[in-house]
Amino acid sequence: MTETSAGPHLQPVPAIDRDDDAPAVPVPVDNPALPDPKVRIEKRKPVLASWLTNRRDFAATARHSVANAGYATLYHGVRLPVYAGRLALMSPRGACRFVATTNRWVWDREAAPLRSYAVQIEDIDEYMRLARLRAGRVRLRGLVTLVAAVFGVGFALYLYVLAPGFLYAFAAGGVLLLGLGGQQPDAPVVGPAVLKTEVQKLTGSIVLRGLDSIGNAKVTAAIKKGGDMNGLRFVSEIVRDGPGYRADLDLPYGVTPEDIMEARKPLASGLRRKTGCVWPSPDPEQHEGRLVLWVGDKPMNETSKPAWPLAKSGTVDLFRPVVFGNDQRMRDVAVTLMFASVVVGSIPRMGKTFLMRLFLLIAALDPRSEVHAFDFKGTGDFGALEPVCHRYRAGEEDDDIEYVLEALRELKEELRRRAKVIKSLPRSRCPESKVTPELAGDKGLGLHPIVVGFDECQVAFEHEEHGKEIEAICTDLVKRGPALGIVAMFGTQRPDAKSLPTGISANAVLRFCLKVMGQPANDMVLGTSMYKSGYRATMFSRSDRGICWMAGEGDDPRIVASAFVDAVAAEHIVARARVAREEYGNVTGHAIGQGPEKTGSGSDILADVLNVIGSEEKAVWCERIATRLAAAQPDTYGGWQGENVTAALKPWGIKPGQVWGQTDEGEGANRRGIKRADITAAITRRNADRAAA
Ligand SMILES: Nc1ncnc2c1ncn2[C@@H]1O[C@H](COP(=O)(O)OP(=O)(O)OP(=O)(O)O)[C@@H](O)[C@H]1O
Repeated sequence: MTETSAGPHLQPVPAIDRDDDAPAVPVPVDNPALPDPKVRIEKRKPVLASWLTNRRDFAATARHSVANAGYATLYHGVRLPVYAGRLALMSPRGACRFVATTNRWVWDREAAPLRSYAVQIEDIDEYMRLARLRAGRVRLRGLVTLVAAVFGVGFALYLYVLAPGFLYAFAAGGVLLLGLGGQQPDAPVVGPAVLKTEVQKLTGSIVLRGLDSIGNAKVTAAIKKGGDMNGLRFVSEIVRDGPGYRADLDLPYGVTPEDIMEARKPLASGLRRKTGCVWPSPDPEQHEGRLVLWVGDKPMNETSKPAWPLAKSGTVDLFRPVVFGNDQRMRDVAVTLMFASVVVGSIPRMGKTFLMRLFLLIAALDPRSEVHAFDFKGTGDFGALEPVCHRYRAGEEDDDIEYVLEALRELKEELRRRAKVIKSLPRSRCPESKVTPELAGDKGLGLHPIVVGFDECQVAFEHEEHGKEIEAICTDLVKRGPALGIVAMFGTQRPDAKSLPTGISANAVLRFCLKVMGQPANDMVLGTSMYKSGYRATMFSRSDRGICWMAGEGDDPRIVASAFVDAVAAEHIVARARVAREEYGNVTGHAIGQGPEKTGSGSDILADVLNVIGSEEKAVWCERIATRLAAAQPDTYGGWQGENVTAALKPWGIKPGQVWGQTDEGEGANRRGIKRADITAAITRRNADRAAA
């Protein structure tokens, strides 16, 4: 760089713009006449401390103080007899100290060193002055002591004669006071009920120390440089923000908040805090180099969460954001379930099922919605939701999977119906070709929200017979469902490609990742490259239950501690939801004892297939059977492909084989097909079994 002493900075023309042989001609870079952007950002400091203006913070502070006071009263209350005994034991020492102190005071012993000093330096005048002073003091103090003793004894005699009870009370008080005076300074009788460990205040130098310790060369160089620090600077003073401190700073040029987020542990070590207290994040309203460092007083999992706002009252509009948890600063975090598909992943026992159940409870609190809850773990975690579920199943046996399959076939049909309804609506009613709150509220259209939750979804996807069909329908739900008012949610404790098929993991909108063990699981749930960008659910500890990274709501992923709602609380919420649904007229399906209707794979599939295979045909391609079935019974088999036929016949032991036939164009071809004889044999077997039963 070439620089003139007085003028603007001059830089050589970049090589790309000039002839390589020509000498570098400096051109001015900084134009003194370049106008200022005239944008000044002002930030007013709050008039009152935030805990005084925020009702929740005020209540929390008041609750904390009252709770501490109550605890101290109880703690000392039960110890009063012990205190009294120990003070009584110490009272002789207290009495000796009292006599010794009074004696020193009466004889003005505290001025003795001054008098000795005057003698040492042979200052006669000073000594005489001090001696006179002492004589006056001794007279006065002796008199006070004598009067106090006489009055004290007289008062004691008076009480002894007239009210001996009071005398004993005064005597006891006196003994306790003497006991207090007789305590050893390092072993007081009455200790504190609440031990307070001071959390260090966050200061600029501590923040710089923390940043220096993360091992980022640019940050370290900037801090070493001091002064301008290559752009590293605090942009406002460190303030209290909720239960912690907030520091806003610009990082050195080229360093991003993600670089700091990646190094939370060393940063926490440098700040001398637990990792759960340290939360660096970008500021979405500022440039890419702005870091907001929030340092909590306590780790997130030790901070008590506010109660879920919907736990006691309220209903939900699924089209609007609904609070489901809190961030590190215990501010509410909301989620909008409508128009989304949801994936929840974690290792076992981290709170995945609780989170899924929370979302289903949110859905249940919207009286218009239809709730489907499928729990393949089979422990009945969604059992509390039964009174509001349109479809519900817990278990992983074949009949459970078949129930879910039937329910999914219904949903597939529902998707098709909804698409047709939306297509038929005028643009003025349906401008974006998707369900709107107004359309969802129109009972005649049947476009109400449908929320379907699958816990441990890998069980269904891996089912030998029906896995493929379930996966195909679920993928369709994830892709087309959101626009048509259907929200599908998948929870798994094994987030890999088998448990979460790509069609689902790639198309999910909302992603919640509780603790996972490695990068693949992290990125499978949160999305590609999230781990590299610093959004790592591996950093959660085993005690961070219910805490997750949430991606898909807002620009950047954020950390949320989901509200804790156990099974008992869930039952109360469901009872409320049921009442709201009864009023709205939306208690259907499982809630009134009805299950899904049997479709293709039920008892008629064999007869239906036989009906579409002519008696002269030995075998027919699967795709042809599907087309004929769809034409004969569009309501039941509409949209079927060859593989649906294969899957539906598999439970009857019928496998497709290679069948020679002619295409519609008259060309010969070898394709997968079903033999007519296999169908008739299966029907015979079935009828025999039924007769035997
Ligand atoms: N939001 C929460 N806050 C605090 N603790 C929670 C929260 N959610 C769940 N927990 C605790 O975590 C435990 C495990 O929760 P949950 O059963 O949902 O885990 P999971 O991940 O579904 O486990 P698994 O994979 O074994 O089914 C619960 O017993 C509960 O005590």
